[in-house]
Amino acid sequence: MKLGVIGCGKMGTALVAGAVRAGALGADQVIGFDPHPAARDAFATATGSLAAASLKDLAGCDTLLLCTKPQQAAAALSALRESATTEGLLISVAAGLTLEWLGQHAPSGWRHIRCMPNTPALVGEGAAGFACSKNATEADRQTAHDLLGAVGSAHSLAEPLLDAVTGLSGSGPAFVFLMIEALADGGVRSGLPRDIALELAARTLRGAATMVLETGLHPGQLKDQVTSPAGTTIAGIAELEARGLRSALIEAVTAATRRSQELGRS
Ligand SMILES: NC(=O)C1=CN([C@@H]2O[C@H](COP(=O)(O)OP(=O)(O)OC[C@H]3O[C@@H](n4cnc5c(N)ncnc54)[C@H](O)[C@@H]3O)[C@@H](O)[C@H]2O)C=CC1
Ligand SMILES: O=C(O)[C@@H]1CCC=N1
Repeated sequence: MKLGVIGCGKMGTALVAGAVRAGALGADQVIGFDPHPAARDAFATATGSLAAASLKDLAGCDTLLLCTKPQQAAAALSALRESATTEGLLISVAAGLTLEWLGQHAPSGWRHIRCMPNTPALVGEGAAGFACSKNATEADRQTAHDLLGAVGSAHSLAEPLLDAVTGLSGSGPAFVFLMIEALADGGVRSGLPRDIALELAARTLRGAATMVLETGLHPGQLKDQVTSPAGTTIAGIAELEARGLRSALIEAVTAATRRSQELGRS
């Protein structure tokens, strides 16, 4: 495979750097294109791959990864229509943009995959979903599965579910970063030095998440194991319930899902 990356920003860089680090892609199999020199330099440094100043330099690629913002994708694909001669596979990470939209804007004859990765792909802890166009082949589906699976988990899904993946695991790292920051603030308020509070908060999130994934126990059971009668944990949980933490998280994922649906219509 020769992979061309259109848009060398945060997500394109995280995905390629993670896949190169995992050994799923050779750095020499990838070439990025971005109009901004700073983005090209950061991509080249993080991935070890070439980053070009012209879309024409991606002409030899059989697979393209569209990593612009959704609002920038129409212009990027219009330029691709003018420069692409051969047919290939276009994998888009753009939130909301549907397979139908990709079919209308990409060069004709191309196969499409809509996917939703997340930035933890950079450290091999990604979580992603993807859906394939009708003309995509089994080999295309495998390509997406291998690329995304090299940097975390990858689920082949019915396309309408990708908006929910966007709301949960696509946007979710930001929700969790907010929680880590707030937990650390709580620790600082209770007297801990900032650096120690931040490390304790991040490790607590990671440790709890690993227990859910590795024990197979329901999160409620794991919560009960921490919660002593008349102890400290139940005092904290009562505050979280009173302040609506569960409801806030449910509404956050629902709002992000709705926004992904809106981006697909605009
Ligand atoms: N940041 C995240 O956590 C996630 C982002 N995504 C999706 O990834 C896509 C990119 O998001 P980010 O990386 O956060 O944005 P970003 O702004 O960091 O990267 C976008 C890059 O595209 C470049 N660009 C703009 N127009 C272009 C064109 N015509 N041709 C080539 N490059 C062009 C920009 O210069 C920029 O470097 C979005 O569609 C977003 O929905 C998906 C999952 C997670
Ligand atoms: O905020 C956004 O629109 C992108 C998509 C998922 C994560 N970041």
